[in-house]
Amino acid sequence: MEVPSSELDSKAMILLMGLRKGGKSSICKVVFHNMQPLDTLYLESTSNPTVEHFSTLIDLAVMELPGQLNYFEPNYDSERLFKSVGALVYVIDSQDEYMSAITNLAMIMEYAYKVNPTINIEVLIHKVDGLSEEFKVDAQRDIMRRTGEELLELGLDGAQVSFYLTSIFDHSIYEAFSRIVQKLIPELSFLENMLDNLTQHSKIEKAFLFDINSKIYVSTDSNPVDIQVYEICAEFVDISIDLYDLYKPSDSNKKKGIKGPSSHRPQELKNVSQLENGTIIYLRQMIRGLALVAIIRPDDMDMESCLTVADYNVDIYKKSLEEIWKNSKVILPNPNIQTFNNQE
Ligand SMILES: Nc1nc2c(ncn2[C@@H]2O[C@H](COP(=O)(O)OP(=O)(O)OP(=O)(O)O)[C@@H](O)[C@H]2O)c(=O)[nH]1
Repeated sequence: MEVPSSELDSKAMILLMGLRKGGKSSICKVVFHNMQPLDTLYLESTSNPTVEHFSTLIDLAVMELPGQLNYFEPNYDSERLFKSVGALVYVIDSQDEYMSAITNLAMIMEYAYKVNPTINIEVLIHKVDGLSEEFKVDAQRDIMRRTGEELLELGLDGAQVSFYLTSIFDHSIYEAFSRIVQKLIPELSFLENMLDNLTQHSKIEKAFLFDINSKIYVSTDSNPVDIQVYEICAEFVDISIDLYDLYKPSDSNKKKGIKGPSSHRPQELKNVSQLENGTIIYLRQMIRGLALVAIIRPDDMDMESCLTVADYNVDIYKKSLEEIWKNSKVILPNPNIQTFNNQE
């Protein structure tokens, strides 16, 4: 089976692997195509490698390899494939017997490290929605221990592996993919510093740079991530887009030259709201299909002054992003994937 060479030349390739029915296609559909989790029940088994292009701060290609393929048969160009990969994401079904998956993972890792020692190995302990809190922790501990043992046997005990507990039924899959994608962005520490700078000068408690379409965050400030705050911010992205779409001037109005209130609306997506606890949630569209979402705590400052300061500092932040990325090209994604890039 041939993998097109144009796919392999991509700098940031994520390879999604795992045994059959582990949840690979579901993850792709939910994260990159906004499919409702319950609709994944009807997905058919994948029989050929599939690639999704995904343009955000960097250009990504996510390749799903079907569980039943033997990548090590002579006519499969595994060496070229693994050499071009930035992250290998291995999906383990936590609701199933997972020992064979761990053996398969160790075998793939042995090969992957040989041809590409810089590859990031990311393991999703998936479908944890079906496990109790206690069992989740036990399963994680057990999978980590058994993987360690397998790797030790293969002489790979120094290998770095990251584990994530995930499910498509909550935000854990987005949070895991956010961390995986961030490792592939060379400018990450620079981006984090910029957000730290912004938060320190704008009464911002937490800030995320979101990819609007997938709700993966490509950067955040150095304060720890609280998953609940992430969820609120991700939901605010959805609400803001729904509102934006609702008040978009219709094509027929545009043709007729009718000017409603919405025709004065600036192109840039912006939304501000106050939460029950008095904090402000603030969203502004940035470059390349990204949006900054921040939680602002006004303390003793009045809301209006707080927002004026935030607007001013976010303007500077946006200009800096534009400056850094002005020379990087956006590779046009798959036409089936809707992007927000053309709003700018
Ligand atoms: N409970 C639960 N079920 C899930 C989750 N993710 C996927 N599934 C279900 O797992 C089943 C298999 O998912 P697929 O995405 O087809 O698995 P796959 O790894 O792509 O399978 P192949 O294409 O055969 O390699 C589907 O019925 C999904 O609905 C999850 O997070 N939780």
